[in-house]
Amino acid sequence: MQRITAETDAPLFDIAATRRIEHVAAAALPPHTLMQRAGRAVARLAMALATDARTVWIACGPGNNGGDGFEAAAQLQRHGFHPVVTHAGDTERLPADARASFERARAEGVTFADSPPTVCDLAIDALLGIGARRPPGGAMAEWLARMHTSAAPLLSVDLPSGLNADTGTWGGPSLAAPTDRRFCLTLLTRKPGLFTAQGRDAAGEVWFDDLGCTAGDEAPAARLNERPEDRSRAHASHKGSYGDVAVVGGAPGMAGAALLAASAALHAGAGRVYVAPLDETAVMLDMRHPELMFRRPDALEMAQLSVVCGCGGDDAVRAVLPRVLSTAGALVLDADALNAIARDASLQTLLRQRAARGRRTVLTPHPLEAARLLGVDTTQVQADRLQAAAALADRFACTVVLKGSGTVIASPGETPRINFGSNARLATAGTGDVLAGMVGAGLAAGSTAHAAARAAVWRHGDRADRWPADQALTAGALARGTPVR
Ligand SMILES: NC(=O)C1=CN([C@@H]2O[C@H](COP(=O)(O)OP(=O)(O)OC[C@H]3O[C@@H](n4cnc5c(N)ncnc54)[C@H](OP(=O)(O)O)[C@@H]3O)[C@@H](O)[C@H]2O)[C@@H](O)CC1
Ligand SMILES: Nc1ncnc2c1ncn2[C@@H]1O[C@H](COP(=O)(O)OP(=O)(O)O)[C@@H](O)[C@H]1O
Ligand SMILES: [K+]
Repeated sequence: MQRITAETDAPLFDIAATRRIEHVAAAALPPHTLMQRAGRAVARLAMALATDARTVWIACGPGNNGGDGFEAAAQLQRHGFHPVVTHAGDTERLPADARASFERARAEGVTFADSPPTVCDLAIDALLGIGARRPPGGAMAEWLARMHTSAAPLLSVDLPSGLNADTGTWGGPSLAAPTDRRFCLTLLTRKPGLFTAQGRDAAGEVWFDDLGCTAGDEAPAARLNERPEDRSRAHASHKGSYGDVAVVGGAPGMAGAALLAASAALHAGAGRVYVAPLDETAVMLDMRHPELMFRRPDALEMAQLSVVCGCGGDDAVRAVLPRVLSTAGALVLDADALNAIARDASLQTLLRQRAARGRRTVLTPHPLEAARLLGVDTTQVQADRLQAAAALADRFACTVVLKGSGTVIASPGETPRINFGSNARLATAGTGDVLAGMVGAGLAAGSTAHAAARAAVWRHGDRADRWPADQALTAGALARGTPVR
């Protein structure tokens, strides 16, 4: 059994692949083996999470997820706990494995009740797993609401009932309560929906047990984004070895966005960083960052540069985009640059042509920017973040970083990544500009677009995760990588 953290490098399998893996594994084992292993794993984690627990409420559903719950109940009873099972479903219609586990729970003397115990020390959600086909209703919905708001810790079996294992969309009760009492033990495979969209909030801390099975040669739908390699520097290197970044942005009234991206690129190790403001009246100096060099956009030798374009670009960015798209050696497109491209087919053509010329490009849209580029609405993007990121990567033949909880990194021909580390303290203005600058530094150092995006997203999230709880996380401090001013 393994706890998932930002350090975990692991494949994620969707429901269809998980079914195939389960089928192959079950065929090679005596009947009921997998469910017994699943129940034992659930009971083991339950006992570890709530060592002093006595009463454990286990809500079981009509399918094999419920079967895991019955099996866990039998195990807990055997270990001297007091499990109380409520069952949403008809015991006569249980699938064979779940039926066998139901009988084992009964034989162990587990208490079955029509309604949940008034108090419990731990709740276990074994209502629905990968067979969920619609949002839970009736007693299931009532019990889920109770489990998610109760003071007792909640352990979800395989996935939180109501969560779509493929997409992370949530059909369960409000998730307003804090997540630090939520746990999930996912079985056989790790599912992408646990790590993006509402998945992180619904699941809380995620544990994984492979039930002694392997995934064989199934292709994963995605992988968790793992820690990038340390950037050691050869002694015999110089600033030219780490490349030049130019930030093109900062229209009137929005200078800060460009400076944030530039500061982030500088602190991420770029050799030289230029700022090209889209405001003719801009002051060509940043006293806090005297390392930055200021140029007019038309004075930049684009082909030699990793250009970060769009941060605070407003409408002014439209005018520079044809030249940026045609000539930038490597390119990060963010914010208003993405909005301008979404509105203009000729810019979209220039963007697509970059790949054919071997030019590296990364788009860093948040869900609304992604929706504009795809010509859909934000709800449709959020309904399947992996699919939306992959569709954009294919459409524009470049790397796409779809931001938000569980940031997705997709590139043509690569397995998409979902970033685990990071948290909602990043939900503050300017942190996206910081990310764009960090990606720019990676491109300048010579990384592929996919690798630069993955590394920057990981480090950006890691900074947020390590940020001291008593220090404000602002974009400016995030760019410098330290809360100390
Ligand atoms: N078999 C094995 O060896 C192993 C299985 N494993 C475990 O099995 C789980 C998958 O089991 P599963 O396929 O039976 O699906 P499951 O998630 O229990 O739900 C299906 C049932 O729910 C019903 N239903 C669906 N939506 C509903 C709703 N909203 N409200 C109410 N009912 C709803 C649906 O009915 P229907 O939609 O057909 O009306 C059907 O009756 C997996 O996640 C893992 O925990 C592991 O232990 C590994 C070994
Ligand atoms: N709830 C969240 N959990 C994790 N990361 C988040 C969350 N909210 C925002 N972020 C991250 O913060 C950054 C915000 O970027 P963006 O929306 O472009 O903001 P801005 O335009 O103000 O810079 C992105 O990297 C995004 O992934
Ligand atoms: K469940």
